[in-house]
Amino acid sequence: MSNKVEIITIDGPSGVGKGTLSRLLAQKLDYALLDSGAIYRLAALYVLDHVIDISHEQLLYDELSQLNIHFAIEGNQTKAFLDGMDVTTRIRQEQTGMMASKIAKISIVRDALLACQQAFAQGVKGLVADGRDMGTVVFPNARHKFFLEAGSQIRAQRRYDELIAKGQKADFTEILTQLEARDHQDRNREVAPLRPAEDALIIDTSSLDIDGVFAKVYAAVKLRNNKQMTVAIDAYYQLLIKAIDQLGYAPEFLNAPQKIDQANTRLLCQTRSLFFLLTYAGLTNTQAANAYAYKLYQVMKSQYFDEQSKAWIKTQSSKDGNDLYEYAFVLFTLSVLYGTFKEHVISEDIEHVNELITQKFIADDFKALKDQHGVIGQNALMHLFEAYLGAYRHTQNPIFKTQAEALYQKIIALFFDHERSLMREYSREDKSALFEPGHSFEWSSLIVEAQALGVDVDIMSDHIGLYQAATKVGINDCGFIKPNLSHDVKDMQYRIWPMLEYMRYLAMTASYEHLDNALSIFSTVFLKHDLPIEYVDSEGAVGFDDVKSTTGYHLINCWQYMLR
Ligand SMILES: Nc1ncnc2c1ncn2[C@@H]1O[C@H](COP(=O)(O)OP(=O)(O)O)[C@@H](O)[C@H]1O
Ligand SMILES: Nc1ccn([C@@H]2O[C@H](COP(=O)(O)OP(=O)(O)O)[C@@H](O)[C@H]2O)c(=O)n1
Repeated sequence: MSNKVEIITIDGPSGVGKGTLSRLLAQKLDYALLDSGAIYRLAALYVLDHVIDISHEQLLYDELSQLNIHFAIEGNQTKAFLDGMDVTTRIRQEQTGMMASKIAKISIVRDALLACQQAFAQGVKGLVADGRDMGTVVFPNARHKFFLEAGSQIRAQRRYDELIAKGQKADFTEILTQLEARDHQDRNREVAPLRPAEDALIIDTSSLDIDGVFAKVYAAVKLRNNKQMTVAIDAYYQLLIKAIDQLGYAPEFLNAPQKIDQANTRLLCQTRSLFFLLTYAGLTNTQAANAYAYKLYQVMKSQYFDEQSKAWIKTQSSKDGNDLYEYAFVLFTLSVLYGTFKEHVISEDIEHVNELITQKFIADDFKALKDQHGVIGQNALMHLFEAYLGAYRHTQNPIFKTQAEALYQKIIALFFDHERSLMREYSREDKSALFEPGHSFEWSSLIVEAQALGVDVDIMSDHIGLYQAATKVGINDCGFIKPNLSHDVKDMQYRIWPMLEYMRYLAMTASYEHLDNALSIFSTVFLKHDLPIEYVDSEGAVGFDDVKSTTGYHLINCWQYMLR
């Protein structure tokens, strides 16, 4: 994971708080600051002062690419200079802002000012870049990208208050009209329009004060720089590819690859490792990880698909082809694989496994999943729901949305305990191990994800209620997630995955305070020699320090949301 100049981009519309936040961050981190708006404003002032015909593109380019500007910090103010003249006040006038927005539409102007902006990242340890296209165009490889949002009324009010506080005259309606006009111009222009970068964290500042926005962004930056998690994931990756090189498949235990032979190694190890590799490749730009993923895809097909029975088998020794949990992960992983490789053959595999799932499990209303008392377990269905969401996300095929919505209705009817606001493990109350808090956290994340995809999860759209209920009963005094709510606390073994699922939800919902706590417990207790270990006892002593290849799925899934 790279450690070049650390660039933080802050984009968003006028008056949203970019400048304020950028200054605070640059101060706190002792980074350089780029106020790109000021550069556009200086260019605009130059155009206004020299009465340049902005329709004359070559002239504009020649003049603006040689703009003589500099900034100087005086007290707590940054002064802007054009041709040696202090123009700090003049560039802030609204007519300069409007001209800035006008010339900012012209592609050649943006080209002329690009090098000047990028130069701010030279010779510094870090840079906070404030603007409209910092994350999308000027610094597309920036490590941290943020996009601030707030309604135009709120932003106009902030500007109004600012002017009044300075003792200046202000007309709210006029400010609002100008701000909305500039918004429209910035969002709808053809070149570098104002929009969030795909990998930007979008923060709605409407109901946050300056401290609140700063706390959120600063926590996100700190999180992404969390060395322990980064090191653990890199170490895990190295161990996984070493095992694949050695054996040709992903074994059950990465630190003891020979412990279980190939015939008894689960398909699940292949699918989950494949997901780990693809996600790792996406987050770190490691092409080799994609190549390993593709290799595992071929292993899966040649060794875990039985041509005769047309079934995905759980292990080669058992030949069990009726495990929905395994099927769900095949569908899920193939979808992510399709997202990376976009190959027709993968989409055919997706269609095929989806068809198999429908025939084998859904057509007879999950009869294959019922035990002798007619009881169904929740876990496999949750992962099928997750797989449908993944398939919908990566293939955009609406059939997966429809399937996800139908399955969701079914799951809620079978497993959701309305009184306790928790997900039950079994479709009937009288089974032991009624609740596993880890699954309720996993569900909370899936609901957030479904909502983001526009999948209708109306019946229990309250992921917060579910999360809160699980938090209340599911975490012990040391901050570990209880494996279930039915056993004596003394005998409990605390697994790593519920902790990762808990942290994933906290990351998804930007609950950084809780996440900070959980992450420090996690790093102290569940990482040993930089690797994730399986479980600890109630005192936090290591119970089982093997490194499982199935854990990589939870690990990287959690980490990818921490990076968002
Ligand atoms: N979260 C916030 N809550 C309330 N006021 C804010 C917030 N962020 C910024 N402000 C105020 O709003 C005004 C505009 O902020 P500024 O940083 O100049 O926005 P931008 O650079 O995005 O145009 C300033 O007066 C600033 O103090
Ligand atoms: N990176 C940037 C920064 C500003 N601009 C333009 O320059 C204008 C003034 O930018 P600014 O950041 O000073 O504006 P405010 O948000 O402070 O009002 C914006 O309205 C944009 O049209 C841009 O196009 N790209």
